[in-house]
Amino acid sequence: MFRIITKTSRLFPLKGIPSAVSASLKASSAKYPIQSIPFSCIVPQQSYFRSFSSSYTSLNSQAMEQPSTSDQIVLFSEYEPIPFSSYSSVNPNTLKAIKSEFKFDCATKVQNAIISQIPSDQDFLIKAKTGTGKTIGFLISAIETLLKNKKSGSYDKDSVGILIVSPTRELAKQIANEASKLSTFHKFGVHELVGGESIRNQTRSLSNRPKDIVVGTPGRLLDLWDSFPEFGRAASKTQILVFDEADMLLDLGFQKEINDIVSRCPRDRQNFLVSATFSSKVRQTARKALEGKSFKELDCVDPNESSVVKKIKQSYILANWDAHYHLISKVVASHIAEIKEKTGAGAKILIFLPTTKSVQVYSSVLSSMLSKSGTPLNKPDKSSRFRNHRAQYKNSVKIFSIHGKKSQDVRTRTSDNFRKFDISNNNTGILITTDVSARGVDYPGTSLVLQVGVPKDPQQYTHRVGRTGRAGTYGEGITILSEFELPFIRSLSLEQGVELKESEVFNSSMVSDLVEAIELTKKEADTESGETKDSTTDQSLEAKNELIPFVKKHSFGFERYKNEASVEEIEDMFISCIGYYQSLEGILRYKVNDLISQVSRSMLPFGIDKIPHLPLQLRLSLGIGRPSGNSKSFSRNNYSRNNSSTRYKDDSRFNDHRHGSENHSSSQPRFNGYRHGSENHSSSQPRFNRYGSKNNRESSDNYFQKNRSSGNRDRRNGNSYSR
Ligand SMILES: Nc1ncnc2c1ncn2[C@@H]1O[C@H](COP(=O)(O)OP(=O)(O)OP(=O)(O)O)[C@@H](O)[C@H]1O
Repeated sequence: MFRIITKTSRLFPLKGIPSAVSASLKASSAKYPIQSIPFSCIVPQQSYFRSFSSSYTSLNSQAMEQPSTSDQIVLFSEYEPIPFSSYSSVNPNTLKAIKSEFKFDCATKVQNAIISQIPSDQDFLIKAKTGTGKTIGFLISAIETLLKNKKSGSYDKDSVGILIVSPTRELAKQIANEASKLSTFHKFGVHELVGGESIRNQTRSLSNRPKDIVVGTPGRLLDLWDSFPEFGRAASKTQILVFDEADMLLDLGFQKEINDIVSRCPRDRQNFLVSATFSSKVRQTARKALEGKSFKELDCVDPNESSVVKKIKQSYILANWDAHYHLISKVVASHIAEIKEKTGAGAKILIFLPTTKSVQVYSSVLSSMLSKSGTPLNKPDKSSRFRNHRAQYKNSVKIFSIHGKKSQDVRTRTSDNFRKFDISNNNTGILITTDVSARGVDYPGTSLVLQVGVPKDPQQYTHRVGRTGRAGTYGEGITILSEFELPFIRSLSLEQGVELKESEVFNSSMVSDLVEAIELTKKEADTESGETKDSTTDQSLEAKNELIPFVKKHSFGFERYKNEASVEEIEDMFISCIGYYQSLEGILRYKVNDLISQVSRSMLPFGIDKIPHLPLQLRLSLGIGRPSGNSKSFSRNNYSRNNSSTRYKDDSRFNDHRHGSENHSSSQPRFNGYRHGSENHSSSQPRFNRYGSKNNRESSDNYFQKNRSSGNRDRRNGNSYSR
């Protein structure tokens, strides 16, 4: 195994430069005189740094703790104070593009590790922390091989030079964009072959321009391989094959497609496998998938560290689902205030949710809530003199959302708009998304990643949280958990080395104050619309619970959405989330009762106090059915797992999930009954929503079935029916 680590036996602080940085400088001073190192190499480059100048001293501090051993080269941070211009092995046209198009002066640690291997036609497995510049790293190296092959005549113009496979469309587009910029002076043809876009445009482009660099998602690449012979022939002669986010590609979801692509490429190609996370299982699969070839491993992550950069402050908040909307508003508001104080600018925030349905509901709710919070959210400031000018959007919050059910056109536009979103006028952009945005996607300036519910596995946590703290900038990661999700923290520690602690600010006492404030506000609203005004909601309470004004301010927006939302929407969200958590049973080891009890709380704020009918397939996966015995009336606690499949032969339903008020513990829903028994909710009988109207939704089973069958190869970009 190959490992690059920098030597740090003694540190000699240089005057005026933070000690960690000076140590870093010292380490490379033998090779590169200090005078020749631009200051921009010492601190993170580009605009990311502008807003966070106060934080740069901590940039390299983590390296100080590294032990030194004589046979290792120790690196101090994710940044190497080595100017790109000093790499004689990199083609001048590439260096020119790095300078003029990217405006980078110095390599990051992983880039230095990769460039140090040039020239090489070996296969590489590259592992480095999130947001540390792996993309440009592998592109520089692959371009060198391509140029070498061109020179030696082993590359004919009808071949594909570099074929880059990405698990998601957004990432493929981003890589294609970086590849185009990097090849500005090489005049390479760069193609982007992703699903959801016009095949005709893609084939036209392939016919008209050289196929030096092709970036695509597995499904579309294979479709074109089969349906467009010109591309099929060229791709079969691929010189360099790259799997970005290789662990995700090699994970079950894309196994077949990857094997297919590998088997169609020539054996004597160069391979790159790139990711921030690689499990041993994925390493094995990689070897198998790539015909037993051996890889040179460039592992830039210290085995004692996680793949999350240390600068990202991470914590969790324990809260029930019915508190989510106000809690998220509060977290967002606090973060905006903190960033404003630190930088004078607005913030960029990413919120991850488990499923498409939850993204749809949460983005509508939060849009409505935040837009009523006193700031002209998503709306121009009418008092502005510059009504049609950008300045009118000062202090606003704009909500974006992306999920797999949106058309590719909309996804691309949203992604571009969020990337370019200008925070300099104190505006804040919030992207609410499923895992389609979890891997590789770069939204510079994102300062908070908020995960609502745990991700599908500990690796995914690393990738999600890695959307912040990129290129050396400040970042914070907060995960909102409910009690049944707590076991995830242990898995995260064991598998990713991330020790997640409860948030100091949003601790249990703050969350219970918030819950109390929500209840009091609701009570007050009820009494105002009803008979007598309740004396319990007077000003003395506001003095005791300072969150009441905050909750009141945001509740109006919530109520506004609630009045528009359909019961179907909310119930579908619940069902989709249960489907999501079903697949996490191995990690969370929850009791089905606890899962359903907790997730059903997501419907409470909307006044829905009955558990909707769960699709048969989902119930089978959860292992629940009619308890033994002839009783037709079950308590909620009878959601026991069945070991015997025969129990389902009569298609037993959840007959009655009655949950009497006497049973209410704090972890249980407040409402009285999940009365959802055969008397009301058999599939053949009408169901009634909270408005008392008939619920005409198609049966849940059909609903799930339909959505499942609509999946295709490319939709598996982390966004099948539920994501
Ligand atoms: N040498 C450099 N100097 C400054 N910024 C850089 C440098 N190289 C890359 N960057 C910037 O760092 C950010 C992260 O880069 P990139 O997306 O390649 O990270 P990554 O390691 O692939 O992350 P992930 O694991 O999330 O995919 C990008 O905004 C990129 O432009």
